[in-house]
Amino acid sequence: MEKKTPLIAPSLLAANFLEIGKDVNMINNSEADWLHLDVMDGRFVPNISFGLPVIAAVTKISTKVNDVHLMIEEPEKYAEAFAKAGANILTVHIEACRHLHRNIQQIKGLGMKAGVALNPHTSVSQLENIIADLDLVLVMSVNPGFGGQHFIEKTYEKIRQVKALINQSGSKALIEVDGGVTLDNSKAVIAAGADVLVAGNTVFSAKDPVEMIRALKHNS
Ligand SMILES: O=C(CO)[C@@H](O)[C@H](O)COP(=O)(O)O
Ligand SMILES: [Fe+2]
Repeated sequence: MEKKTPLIAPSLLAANFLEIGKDVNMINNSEADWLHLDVMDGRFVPNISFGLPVIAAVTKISTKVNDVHLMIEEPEKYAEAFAKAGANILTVHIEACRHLHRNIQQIKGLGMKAGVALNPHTSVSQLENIIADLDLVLVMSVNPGFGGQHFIEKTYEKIRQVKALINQSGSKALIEVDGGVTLDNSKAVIAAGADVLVAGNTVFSAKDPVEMIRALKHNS
């Protein structure tokens, strides 16, 4: 089978927040492609992470693509502020958007790539009328809100469904898989159709995070 090299997006949520600059530099000096930044508002998800000032500081030193995953209600209120804070990709949750098409146009109009995230219970068919406009589909493989959870097995089928929709619509969207990705399941996630792997705990709890990023990238 053809070897596919995925893009790797370490999630800063699992970093040591007392030494956040050190961890960003570790990612800068690794084979990671994107830096995944999880924003939680305590409303859309039952947790609060970090917000605009932290992202503005981190993107000043990040040399990777800054991939911001918004787990917030009313993302349209903050899209411009995230663009100014240095987001290169802005992903909103379909479950949080009443006017998704408008939200996507807004993100692109601000000069960012636009992504849509699906919670585990959300069906892929909901993307049918928006897929052609997307740069990224983020498939949640855990319920959003926390790092360190177990990968939901049904996600493999969901990735295949998203891939089929992309192929049939002629969309150029990439598929990013987020939650519980490990060295053990990453091969199967890629084989199902993922282009980008988010990894939080797998990277930051590794003895050698740089080596773990390399291993995830070349494991397919
Ligand atoms: O969006 C989220 C969680 O809601 C993720 O990006 C996690 O931060 C991934 O962490 P791990 O599951 O890889 O530890
Ligand atoms: Fe995320």
